Amino acid sequence: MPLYTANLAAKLPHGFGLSGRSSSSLPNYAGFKCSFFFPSTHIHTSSPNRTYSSVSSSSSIMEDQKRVGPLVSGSESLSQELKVAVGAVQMACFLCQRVQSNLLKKNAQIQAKDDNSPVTVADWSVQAIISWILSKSFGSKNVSIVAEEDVQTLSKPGADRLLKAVVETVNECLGEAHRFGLENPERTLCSSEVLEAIGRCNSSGGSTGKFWTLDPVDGTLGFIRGDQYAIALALIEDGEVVLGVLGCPNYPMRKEWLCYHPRYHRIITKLSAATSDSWDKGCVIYAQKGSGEAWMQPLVHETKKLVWPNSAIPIQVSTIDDPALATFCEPVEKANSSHSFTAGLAHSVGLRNQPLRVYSMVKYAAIARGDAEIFMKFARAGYKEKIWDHAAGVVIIQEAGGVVTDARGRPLNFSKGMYLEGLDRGVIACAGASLHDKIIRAVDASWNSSCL
Ligand SMILES: Nc1ncnc2c1ncn2[C@@H]1O[C@H](COP(=O)(O)O)[C@@H](OP(=O)(O)O)[C@H]1O
Ligand SMILES: [Mg+2]
Repeated sequence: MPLYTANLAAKLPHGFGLSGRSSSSLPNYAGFKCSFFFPSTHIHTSSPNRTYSSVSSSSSIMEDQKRVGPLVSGSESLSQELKVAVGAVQMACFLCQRVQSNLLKKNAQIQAKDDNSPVTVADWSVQAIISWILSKSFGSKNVSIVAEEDVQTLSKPGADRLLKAVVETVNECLGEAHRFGLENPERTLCSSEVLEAIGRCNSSGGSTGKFWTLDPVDGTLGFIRGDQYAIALALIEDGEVVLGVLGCPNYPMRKEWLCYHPRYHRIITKLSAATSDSWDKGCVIYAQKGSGEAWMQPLVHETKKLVWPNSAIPIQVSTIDDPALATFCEPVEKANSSHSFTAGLAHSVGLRNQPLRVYSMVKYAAIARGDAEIFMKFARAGYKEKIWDHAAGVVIIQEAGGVVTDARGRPLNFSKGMYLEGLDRGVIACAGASLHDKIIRAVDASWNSSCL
């Protein structure tokens, strides 16, 4: 089985990198009580595109709940799901930051999966903690998860050290669950419980009922290079994505911090662990379908607690609709999307800015936040996109005011199992309908002459 090392991986070529408290308790699910806290103050912030209004320091819990967003849209149970999901993703970001800094410092080994893509302790550990939290919060009988990792590699003879590392990472992290509005387990989990939590995520999805979809570490290549990656969790109900949470541990809250060169990013990561002093390094973005709102909150760093709404601010897509002023995002890896085809499209619609090449679903986050206007992905013929690589990003962009379709302009179909079956040519996400229309027409005009 091929192995990557963090340092070797870091030497591979790069694209551009981005570079008086009140408490409220949720019902007790299967003996697991989830508590959330509502603070009485909010951050006042502004962005180049919009100014956020200030909120009185004595606002009531009701007002605080409004600021959280999802609670205003009606479904109490969905709000609980969103809060647990955000807490779980916050905790996963914390886990990934620890593992990433150890990877970069210790020249650690990284496994390769059967398709030769890399996977680390973080992938299995995140899948284990999120599966465990969802099951404990809502009852394992009620939770069905479609996720990227399986337990085979971890269960093989000879994988003892790897499994031990995963179990340790999971327990270290779950031991801090209370900081994320969740309860710690009563005792440490043993290997078989961790394997069970990972293995439970084997649902096949489909068109009816409710299931979660999880990419524990999306953009694993970005992760092992010390660059961008995301934790993506979405809830799908009767084929529709109803809730999405994207944890982006290396995507700062402040836009002016975006342009780290990947190499600089790696150095910073090596030098400084994430602390409360760098609270604005990394964010969690979330939205609930039909709310017309998408939200972003900073990561909860060491020693801090997730206190709702955790300085959440609303985000919106960019208002730019002139292609000459727009920026498009695409995968860093040419193997994952044709850079030459998107360059041709960009030229034909009058895009002038250099593409922003970013690993993972951070591209969806960038569109939702208004940091770029277009995301295009055209995989090679025969590649089947997985639902966990898109679901959370799609609902977040839509609620932030954007449009996401395949290249024929049709909605992505999350009701056919683990793949986005019937996807026509590629994925196109835009800040607005006018840019979207131009790109769709450009794809039609140039598709037959392309080599895709
Ligand atoms: N040949 C291929 N074509 C298109 N996408 C691919 C691919 N191989 C892997 N991917 C997907 O692209 C994701 C990374 O996205 P990006 O290229 O935008 O950074 C991978 O997620 P993982 O890193 O979770 O495996 C994987 O799901
Ligand atoms: Mg992925």
